[in-house]
Amino acid sequence: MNAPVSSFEAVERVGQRSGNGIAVKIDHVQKIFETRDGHEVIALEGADLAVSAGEFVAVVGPSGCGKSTLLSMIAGIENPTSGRILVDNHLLSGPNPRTSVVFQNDYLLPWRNIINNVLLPLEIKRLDTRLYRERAEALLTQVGLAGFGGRFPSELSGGMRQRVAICRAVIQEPGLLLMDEPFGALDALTREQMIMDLQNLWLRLKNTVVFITHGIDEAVFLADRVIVMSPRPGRIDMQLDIDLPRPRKWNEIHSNPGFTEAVAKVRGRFEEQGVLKAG
Ligand SMILES: Nc1ncnc2c1ncn2[C@@H]1O[C@H](COP(=O)(O)OP(=O)(O)OP(=O)(O)O)[C@@H](O)[C@H]1O
Repeated sequence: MNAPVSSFEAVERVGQRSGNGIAVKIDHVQKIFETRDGHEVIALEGADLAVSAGEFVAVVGPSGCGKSTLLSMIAGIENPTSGRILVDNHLLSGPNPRTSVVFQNDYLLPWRNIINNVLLPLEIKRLDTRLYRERAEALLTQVGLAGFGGRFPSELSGGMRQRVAICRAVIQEPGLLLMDEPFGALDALTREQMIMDLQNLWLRLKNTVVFITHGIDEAVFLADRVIVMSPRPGRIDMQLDIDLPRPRKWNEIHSNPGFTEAVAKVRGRFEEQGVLKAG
């Protein structure tokens, strides 16, 4: 259990578990930014990764190693400088309608009530939102926001607003959900509840998730596989299968030897990288 594995071994194993194909393929991707004063910043260098359909992958890495850049490229917002990204076997040339993104900021529209914020992506696609109201309300109920549909973002706490942003991202049941530190701005108690809510939502949706976080415990708790990146220029440095049974319980997981062993392995890798101090 929890042995470091190569990208393609890991995909094969998860594929065997789920019987699914590859949802995201990152093939020798490099990303170079040019700064305003004309310098080049190599954000990512030769990144290779494959994510199986229905797999929950968490990416951890030191600040500035290119995690958000990687996610933006999978979302089709940024283009790789070299290499290829395929989503559902199609080479990306822009944002994919089957992909949703959740950021650290909720980006709710303050003038729309909660239910109309959740329904926004459907309205943009000119779908009849009346047909989706029930689904939107069910989602809000699932994340503990039953009865809040008529409120406005300014009346909600940060954690509640982030729950709304997640409901908005999954209302169309996206094949691929990309999450960039969605709980980074939340207090510890809210974060804990959100982690559990996300797990429960995902167990129902079973879509592909790429989840970026600074929290090693959060990554190991949620993921089927944890990807550890190297300091910039970011590369995929280590991958760890997390074979813990689900549903996982936050208040019990910390005494599970498989969990503590996986957390220690990721921490150990950061110590070897010099990102964390040992002890
Ligand atoms: N638009 C841009 N122009 C120039 N440099 C950029 C741009 N976007 C990102 N970078 C640089 O690329 C590197 C990777 O940035 P990125 O935001 O992907 O890192 P990260 O791992 O998500 O960091 P953090 O964990 O701190 O959020 C950084 O050195 C950053 O300064």
